[in-house]
Amino acid sequence: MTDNNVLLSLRNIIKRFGPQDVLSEFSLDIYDGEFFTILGPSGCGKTTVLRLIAGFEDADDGKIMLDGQDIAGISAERRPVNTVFQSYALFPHMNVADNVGYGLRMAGVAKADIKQRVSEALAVVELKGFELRKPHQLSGGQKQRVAIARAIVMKPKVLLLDESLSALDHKLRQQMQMELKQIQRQLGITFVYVTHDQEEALSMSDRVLVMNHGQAQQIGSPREIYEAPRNMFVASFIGEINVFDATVVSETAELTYQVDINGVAKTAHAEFRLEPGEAVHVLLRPEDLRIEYIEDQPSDEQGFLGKVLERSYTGKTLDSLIELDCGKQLRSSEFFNEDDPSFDYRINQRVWVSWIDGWEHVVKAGELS
Ligand SMILES: Nc1ncnc2c1ncn2[C@@H]1O[C@H](COP(=O)(O)OP(=O)(O)OP(=O)(O)O)[C@@H](O)[C@H]1O
Repeated sequence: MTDNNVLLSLRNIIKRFGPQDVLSEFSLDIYDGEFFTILGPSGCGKTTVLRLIAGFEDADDGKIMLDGQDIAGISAERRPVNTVFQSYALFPHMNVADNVGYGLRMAGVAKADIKQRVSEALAVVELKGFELRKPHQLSGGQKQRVAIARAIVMKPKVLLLDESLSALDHKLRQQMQMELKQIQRQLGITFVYVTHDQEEALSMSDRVLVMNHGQAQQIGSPREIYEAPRNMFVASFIGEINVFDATVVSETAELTYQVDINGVAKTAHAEFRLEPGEAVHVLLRPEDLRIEYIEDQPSDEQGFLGKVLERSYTGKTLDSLIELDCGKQLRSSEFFNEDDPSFDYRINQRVWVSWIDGWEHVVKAGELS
């Protein structure tokens, strides 16, 4: 990513479909050269944002600026923006080279230049030698690469990708995620990627926008989104999370509070001021819980006794469903170490659950979106 120059700016966008306000006062800045992902559940408005940028839809109000220029009056085909669709949308009767060169031919580029640029684009997506194949002679992953080559050959300022990998199987998808990221770095083009897959968003992006009901919930690096979700929607949409309902007892240091979780006193660090008596959620990722295989509560620690209800081995981790004695269920994920004598696989094994101070994340209760 280059320094933070805003390339694309959406300002107070309003978009209605009939009576439905899909986007209301929606604003967003995307930086030059970044891999930006729009993540959210089905129907939240992700594709609408992409289609507005592409010029396939017009906003009812608001402005879209590209490189400082208002692009409202510029038609889709004249915007320096290309889209890679989930369906690939290749021309079935044209070979790979003709598919990739189509946009250049339409733009009246000279034949020799087309040949050269098609060849360069196919090299980027590692499809040299496939020029004469027809789409039906390609695998899903290869079709996807042709679709990407066809977009990057136009040298757009922004490449829009709409769920572009979702038709691929899991393994190929992971491989293409890596490749997309490499292509983006190599070309330095700004990518705006739309997905409802949180793993994909975290693994590829420089920054992620989490959306719900047409509203931005949080924008940040994958790490910020995962480790410091701003509200309960982001916390629960991104990965698994354990939620403890807690009440603030007192402030023990600057923005550090003693909270009460079901009669257990814990320390919680917040990024905002809290008042005694206030209700909060204390959030812990499954991998941040500390699980000890003991029968009794250690005298020097505040935590929770419980038992293991379910186990699943993922190859990397041993994941457990734990039921605390108070009835609350938690998910934990431990790196697997067969040699650890305290490690116990048994269902119903008694456990002591705690966490290291500071690994928790606090959000205000009631902030569901
Ligand atoms: N052309 C249209 N006419 C009427 N309603 C539409 C139209 N396009 C989208 N919508 C509605 O706007 C809302 C947002 O749709 P959008 O396609 O942007 O969501 P999305 O987040 O991309 O969803 P998905 O992940 O399912 O593709 C949805 O409620 C959808 O039904």
